Amino acid sequence: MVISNSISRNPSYMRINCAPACMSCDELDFNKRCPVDENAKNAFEPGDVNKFFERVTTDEEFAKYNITIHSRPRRLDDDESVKDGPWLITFENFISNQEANRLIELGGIEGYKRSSDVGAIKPDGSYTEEVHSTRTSENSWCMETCMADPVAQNVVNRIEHLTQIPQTNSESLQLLRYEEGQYYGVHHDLIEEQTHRPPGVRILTFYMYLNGNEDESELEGGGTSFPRVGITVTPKKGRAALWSSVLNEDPHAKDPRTDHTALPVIKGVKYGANAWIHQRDFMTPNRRGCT
Ligand SMILES: O=C(O)CCC(=O)C(=O)O
Ligand SMILES: [Fe+2]
Repeated sequence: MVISNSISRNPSYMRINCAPACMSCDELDFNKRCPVDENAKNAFEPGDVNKFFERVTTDEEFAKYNITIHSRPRRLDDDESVKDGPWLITFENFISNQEANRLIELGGIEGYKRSSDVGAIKPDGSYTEEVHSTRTSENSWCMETCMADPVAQNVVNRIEHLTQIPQTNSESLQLLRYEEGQYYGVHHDLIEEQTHRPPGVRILTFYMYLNGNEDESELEGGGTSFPRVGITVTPKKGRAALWSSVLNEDPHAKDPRTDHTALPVIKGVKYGANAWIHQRDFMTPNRRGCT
């Protein structure tokens, strides 16, 4: 099984890799460079995962997204037929067709490259990027130029408004492209090494489908399947899936039930976008190679 997927490209490459020349050798020691602020606020404290999903799924404002609850924890007053599970919900028309098309275009402008996974930890605390046969898609990151686009900005603002978690807790949008036969094997989005790093772990995945099985792209296959939950979300343009990577009782710890896989594309090309949301600010420490 793959450890987890790659994290946002690290803009501090020069500071770390050219440390002797730049006279910034202190920068090489991860613990000196990247202290964890013990007073920084966590997005989720114990009990907050459930509170978060209860709010999102009952807020009148979000009824326009026709939210489907595919899985949730069992409540005391539930009847026998309700299965206990992690939170996994979907939204319809979270992004418009025009926005989806523009995000696909922005991925092309940034440049799609073969996806990699987080590998070994290097002495400076950064990770090697490893290409695995378990992840054959391509992706690009929506960095500065892409984020200056009003469409990318609006989408990120909308996610922030819905989650009420600052957008600085999120990695740059990752734009994905899968050709026929491409897939991403069973994995989990949480990266355990990040538990004691400044941004903390990924707590939520907000995954957006930029095309789907029912539109002009004639995509077949490419669903996102959660084998432990027994649910497959089918790609539909504008649809978004949201799940928790952490436990309600301990939101720094992995909830293994949200393992998932991107099933192979049978026909056409699949496009999607990931927003990975962390416990604390991600953007600032990422600029210093501290994520
Ligand atoms: O493409 C998908 O359906 C899911 C992708 C995914 O799980 C990931 O990129 O971490
Ligand atoms: Fe994933």
